[in-house]
Amino acid sequence: MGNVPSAVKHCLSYQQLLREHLWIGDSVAGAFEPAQESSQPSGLPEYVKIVEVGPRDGLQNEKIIVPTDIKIEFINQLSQTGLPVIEVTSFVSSRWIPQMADHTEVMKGIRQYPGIRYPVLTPNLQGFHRAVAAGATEISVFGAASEPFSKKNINCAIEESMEKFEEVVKSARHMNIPTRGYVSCALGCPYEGNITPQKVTEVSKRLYGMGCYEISLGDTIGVGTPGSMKRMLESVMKEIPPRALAVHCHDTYGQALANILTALQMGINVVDSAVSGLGGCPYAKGASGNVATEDLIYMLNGLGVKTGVNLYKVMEAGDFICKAVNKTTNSKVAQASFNA
Ligand SMILES: CC(C)(COP(=O)([O-])OP(=O)([O-])OC[C@H]1O[C@@H](n2cnc3c(N)ncnc32)[C@H](O)[C@@H]1OP(=O)([O-])[O-])[C@@H](O)C(=O)NCCC(=O)NCCSC(=O)C[C@@](C)(O)CC(=O)[O-]
Repeated sequence: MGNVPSAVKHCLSYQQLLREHLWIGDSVAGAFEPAQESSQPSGLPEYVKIVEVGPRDGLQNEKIIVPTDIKIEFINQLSQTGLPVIEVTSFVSSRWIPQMADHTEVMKGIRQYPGIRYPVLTPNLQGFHRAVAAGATEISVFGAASEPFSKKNINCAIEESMEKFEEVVKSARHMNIPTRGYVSCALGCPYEGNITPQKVTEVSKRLYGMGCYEISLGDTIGVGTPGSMKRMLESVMKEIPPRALAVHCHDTYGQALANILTALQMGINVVDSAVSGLGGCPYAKGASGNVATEDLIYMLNGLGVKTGVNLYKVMEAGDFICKAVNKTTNSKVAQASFNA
């Protein structure tokens, strides 16, 4: 188990307790380890790809600017958990997002492990060229289904953003660099309120059509419910196959896991999450963090859905970054384990 933090050790002994008291263990213990037999309820995918967005989405919203060496150590720890994708940073204006100003140093400083992908955010060609110069081999463009949000977040209308993204995707394709596309405000907007599934579909289709291999549908302010998630996905899935879709759920109203489960039942098998439930968009005031990676893994383990990710190691990385930024974890699983 290596250098296990004391809180996690506590959690391990709690696990022992659970094993000895099967009446508790039946309902709780199994989810710390992946279920052995394929007992998942029908309709769920066998495997879910987790896209860890903690180092980018998580740290972009922190009040303090996390030192570069801490970010590098955090990402290196995440690389040892089995996570297949770790979003590292964003090549945006440091005037807009000072927390990501060290993007080049972080990108160059991390150890890139074979088999793990390390995408970065790029809003325009300037960011794209800087990302490539820093060694990025996968990028994400980030649009929105809301005009006011697009204006506040990237200072341009949706149409203008699509033109910029097209240039980025085209340049990336020439260099064999895959591009992912985000659609923010897929279930609601901090400025506009309700967003129609048709608008989300329109923007997603545009990004998919220009060559984004995967579209991540973001509930940026965490207002969605399983009902609105279902209605939005039903619309988007008429244009884009579920294998090319991901969900990105913030947990402001405590609906994130329920929303993710709904998406999985509808055929989605890529989910974004952030260790310790870090995160939020600086242009979406009041929005809380992402769904915690620990809580997502716990749920998927309990459902018998494979992720290839080691929950204990993710908890160690979460413990590391929470101590570094001096905050309490938002992960219910980590809280329950640490307080056990
Ligand atoms: C998009 C811009 C740059 C437009 O910003 P702008 O001010 O409109 O850009 P501009 O083209 O007029 O240029 C102004 C200055 O920015 C510079 N600039 C221009 N582009 C870049 C770049 N790529 N990297 C570094 N610098 C750049 C450019 O060089 C110039 O510098 P100056 O001459 O004044 O010194 C700005 O609005 C920006 O940086 N926004 C950041 C938005 C952001 O990062 N938001 C958070 C991520 S999105 C999110 O969290 C949601 C998501 C993805 O997680 C999903 C969800 O939950 O919904």
